[in-house]
Amino acid sequence: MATKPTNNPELLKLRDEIDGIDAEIQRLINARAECAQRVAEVKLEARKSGLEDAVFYRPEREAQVLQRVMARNSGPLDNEDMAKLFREIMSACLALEKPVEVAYLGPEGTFTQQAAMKHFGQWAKTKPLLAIDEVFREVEAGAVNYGVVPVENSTEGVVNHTLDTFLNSNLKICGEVELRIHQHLMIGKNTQQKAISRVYSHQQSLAQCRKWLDAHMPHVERIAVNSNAEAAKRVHSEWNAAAIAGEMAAELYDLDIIHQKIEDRPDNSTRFLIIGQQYVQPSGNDKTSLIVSMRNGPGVLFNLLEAFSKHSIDMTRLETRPSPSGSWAYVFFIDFKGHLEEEHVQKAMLEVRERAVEVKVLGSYPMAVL
Ligand SMILES: C=C(O[C@@H]1C=C(C(=O)O)C=C[C@H]1O)C(=O)O
Repeated sequence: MATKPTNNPELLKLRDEIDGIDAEIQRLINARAECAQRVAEVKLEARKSGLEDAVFYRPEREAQVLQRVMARNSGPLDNEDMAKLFREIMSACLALEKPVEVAYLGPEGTFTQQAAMKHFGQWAKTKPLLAIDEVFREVEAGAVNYGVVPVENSTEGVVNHTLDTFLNSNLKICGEVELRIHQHLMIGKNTQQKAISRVYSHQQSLAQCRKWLDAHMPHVERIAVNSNAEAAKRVHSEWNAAAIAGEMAAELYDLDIIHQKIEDRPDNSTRFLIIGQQYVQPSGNDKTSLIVSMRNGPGVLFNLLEAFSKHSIDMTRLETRPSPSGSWAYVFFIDFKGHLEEEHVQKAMLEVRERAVEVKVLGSYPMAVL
């Protein structure tokens, strides 16, 4: 149905007002972009005179910008939506300096791709790779600036492969991203719904939807594949199968979502790490990650934890993994709030180093803002 051009004077007046505001927003965004271009010149100048490296992407500065946007926001748009808009403005501004290149655990359409876009914005140049260690290698070789890998899920726990890869890598953690994970059941255009005899997904996603599958598809075979995107790709060409994956995969492979949000826990979320070669300055709201090896013996873990508690350090995660040295020895992956440049953190670190056999700092980085 064709709509008639409006002649409602109130509406026309409001649209005039919006046009004026849009022109002003556009002028201001370009003024901001010009500033970012000048920032790039200053950074390149500093590099020429040997003062510092020209690091274009500054995670701590971006985190501060987003935090300020949220703190001063008075609505009616909510804080998160407003910060998302600024995320994209910054991404476009940074691309004028130099587009950031990011490898992620692919293929295209995975939640990791979604996490990469959430963290770096739409202007980042992204490259899917098929294994976590390939993402590490690509960043180590300098072929891309950063990598994005999953590290833990609130329902299914830690991604061991990511933690283990850090044991033999010199890469730093430069940031973290948290993503609400919504799993959807999807089918292809030729799928006959009544004939569905198997459902494909990544093993973690199948586990996150276990109860829903038990209740709604108890007799359907569950087949674990390498990624959700791979599951979606298969379903695209099979008439008797469904996939569990995210929205991006459904869009990419042109599938129809027949049941939304089938994850068993409504707060299901995954944390991803940004890995790179960069030392990140304090943002004021940071986290630090370490790998600590201890000698086996009574009270060892207590001793380690006591060093943190003595300096009132808020530990956010402790994971135990078998040590690469074998023989039932373990290493601890520890995350805590604070930056290595803060005094109380330095004091605690001195004590941890005294008590541990080896301490490897994976980095201090801004806590996820969005
Ligand atoms: C403009 C800068 O460079 C980049 C772009 C930013 C922005 O658009 O606000 C912020 C940090 C950097 O990633 C800067 O370092 O201030």
